[in-house]
Amino acid sequence: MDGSRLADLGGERAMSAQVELVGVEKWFGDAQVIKGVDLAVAAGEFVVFVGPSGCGKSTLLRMIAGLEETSRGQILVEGRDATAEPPSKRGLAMVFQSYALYPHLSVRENVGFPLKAAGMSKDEISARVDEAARALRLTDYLDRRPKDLSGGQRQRVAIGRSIVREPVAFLFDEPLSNLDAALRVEMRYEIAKLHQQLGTAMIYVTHDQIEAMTLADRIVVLEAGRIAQVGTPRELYLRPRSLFVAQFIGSPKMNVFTADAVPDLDAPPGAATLGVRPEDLRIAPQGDGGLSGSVDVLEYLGADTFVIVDCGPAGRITARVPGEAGLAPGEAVALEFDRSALHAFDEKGVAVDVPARS
Ligand SMILES: Nc1ncnc2c1ncn2[C@@H]1O[C@H](COP(=O)(O)OP(=O)(O)OP(=O)(O)O)[C@@H](O)[C@H]1O
Repeated sequence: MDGSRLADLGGERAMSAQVELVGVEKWFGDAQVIKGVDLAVAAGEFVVFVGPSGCGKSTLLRMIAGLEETSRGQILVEGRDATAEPPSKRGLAMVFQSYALYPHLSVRENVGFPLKAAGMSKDEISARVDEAARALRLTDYLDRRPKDLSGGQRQRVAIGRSIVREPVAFLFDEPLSNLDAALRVEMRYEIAKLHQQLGTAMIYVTHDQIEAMTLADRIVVLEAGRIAQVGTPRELYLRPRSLFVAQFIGSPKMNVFTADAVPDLDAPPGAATLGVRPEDLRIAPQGDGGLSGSVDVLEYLGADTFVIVDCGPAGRITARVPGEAGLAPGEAVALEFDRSALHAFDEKGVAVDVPARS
């Protein structure tokens, strides 16, 4: 899906929205954890919620699912006010990080369970289960019990159980966080393929930068119960609107330093903090001006190396350089970058434009 076209819908009520949040708030007693969220998820769109621990990602997803009551505002599903509907009436399918499979049932029975519970005919159940199994490459495992499956296969069974209900949208709450690193990569691919095949809207909560960047049509960055920024991964990476988003999106994090720490950088008017991403820095012999310091630590990763440089008043700055850096701790270096790579933020952390040097 063309992310920029979706972004153009902005805050407008898109008629094709599968799920829409209007002024949604959540209070737990006196504590307000969701502070007025507006968001329209379009048909077929993959939206990922990210944000620091405790910012309200899971609560917001559970409110959409109907597992948490909405204190104020509305949740619309296909244009219908679903705010007061129980989870089973919303037509949404939630996939949890724990698989919640029935151990005594086969894969076929597990996947078909919600359809049986809904009173569907055996033939129809069988057809839908076979179709879901094909999409998830589970056909050869239909007669096994969950205990005889790998973690990734169990996760696929859990997803299969959601697919057969043909939901309006899938809701995923950190579905891969129980899996080891290699399996996460494999399942990330599976979920991306599934989204391509089904074209169903997906709302996905994760801590994982790579999952967010690779899966999302749009990323929603939450900060203390509010949306800090919504945009395509590219927009958030290249044009973060705040220091918070700039430092949250990207790994290793964007380097930031106070504008007065490097006087000859010619900071834009109103800039209190400057930022440069690690891959935008080049290492040069120490000369005059720019960021200079001494190599503190080298982190060799194979394809590239993170060079952590102690830059005095500008603090510790990380540069990401291809291959081996060919440097040693203690070496004096300068860090160069193009002015177009510079980000700037005012005292409140709001992004300000960086004009080209005159
Ligand atoms: N049932 C509850 N009663 C009271 N407070 C709650 C309840 N559930 C969540 N909270 C609080 O609401 C806030 C948001 O929690 P939530 O689990 O949505 O955050 P999160 O962004 O998903 O965090 P994490 O990334 O750690 O899972 C937290 O401060 C949490 O302590």
